[in-house]
Amino acid sequence: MTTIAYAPASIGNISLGYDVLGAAIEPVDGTPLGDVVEVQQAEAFSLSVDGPFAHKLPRHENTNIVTHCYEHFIEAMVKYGQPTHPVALTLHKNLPIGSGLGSSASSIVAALHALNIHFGQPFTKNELLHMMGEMEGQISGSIHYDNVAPSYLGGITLMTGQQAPLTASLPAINSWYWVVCYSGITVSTSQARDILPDSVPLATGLTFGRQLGVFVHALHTQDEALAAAVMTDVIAEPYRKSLLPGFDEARIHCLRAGALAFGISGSGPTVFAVCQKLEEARSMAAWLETNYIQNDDGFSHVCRIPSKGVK
Ligand SMILES: Nc1ncnc2c1ncn2[C@@H]1O[C@H](COP(=O)(O)OP(=O)(O)OP(=O)(O)O)[C@@H](O)[C@H]1O
Ligand SMILES: N[C@@H](CCO)C(=O)O
Repeated sequence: MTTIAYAPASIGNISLGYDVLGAAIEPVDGTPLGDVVEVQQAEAFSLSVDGPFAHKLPRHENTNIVTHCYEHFIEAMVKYGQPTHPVALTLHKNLPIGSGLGSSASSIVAALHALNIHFGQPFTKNELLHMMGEMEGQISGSIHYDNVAPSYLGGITLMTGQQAPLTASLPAINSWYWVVCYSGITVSTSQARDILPDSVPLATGLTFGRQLGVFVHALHTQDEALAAAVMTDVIAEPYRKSLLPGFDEARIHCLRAGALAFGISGSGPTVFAVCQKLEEARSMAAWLETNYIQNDDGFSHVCRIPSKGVK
């Protein structure tokens, strides 16, 4: 029997919640925007990789995070005295690497979820999320859950900083459209983290805390204007936008064209714009496709936030 898992792309940070806030995304036209992992019982472990971005991954299976997920999962099974067997894994790599769409997170979530189902669900959601965070930390240099959590659980997730529950789900504003545009260049998450300062001025910390608190309140009261008003990035964007050709022009255009908010998705280069109307979102996606994309790998999509994550 084959177990197949699809894990959606995600927007880390959502501008105002560096490392603590993330949202799953799903194109409105039904295009799959997420990685898929298949698991089958086998005589020996193997990993095969295909899909539009497979060629961008290191060749050897030992360097793929999906292999590390398998090793980590089996170690945990052995630790808890659970029976194991080798598996054949297939990764369909649909998300570009270093895109800001939570590409490694999507592979990690699809792999660990599929393995958990295949082995009869030995781990709880919270236990699996811990594993997902550790795997993400191996790649980006420090543990952050703002891509793995929404990709796994769906919706908008806030990291609690507690062991359990690791995350809290926030109500989304369901009428919003989220335009995402990947420019086609690669930005390494660990490098985009390294360029940030070790500390921020007190005033910046106060703005960060106020915005995050107000945003959570606005989502709970469904106050769209208030939620959008605090979606600005005082932590990462001032440093990271220099890595993103055309970022300022794209922001100016989208805000003039009616976007409620505009920012960097995760560590970039993908940008996102929040719109109230589908037609507005479609024309913004078309403008970004013409003006923000740098090469043939780029794309844009009009998305919603799905209430469910991995499936
Ligand atoms: N299955 C995988 N998916 C994505 N990256 C992988 C995978 N396996 C190994 N890697 C490696 O992990 C690194 C991922 O880099 P990085 O964290 O910058 O990208 P990302 O996870 O795609 O970022 P983002 O969250 O911005 O989409 C690359 O060096 C890539 O080769
Ligand atoms: N919170 C992470 C997301 C990476 O996609 C960062 O901004 O580095």
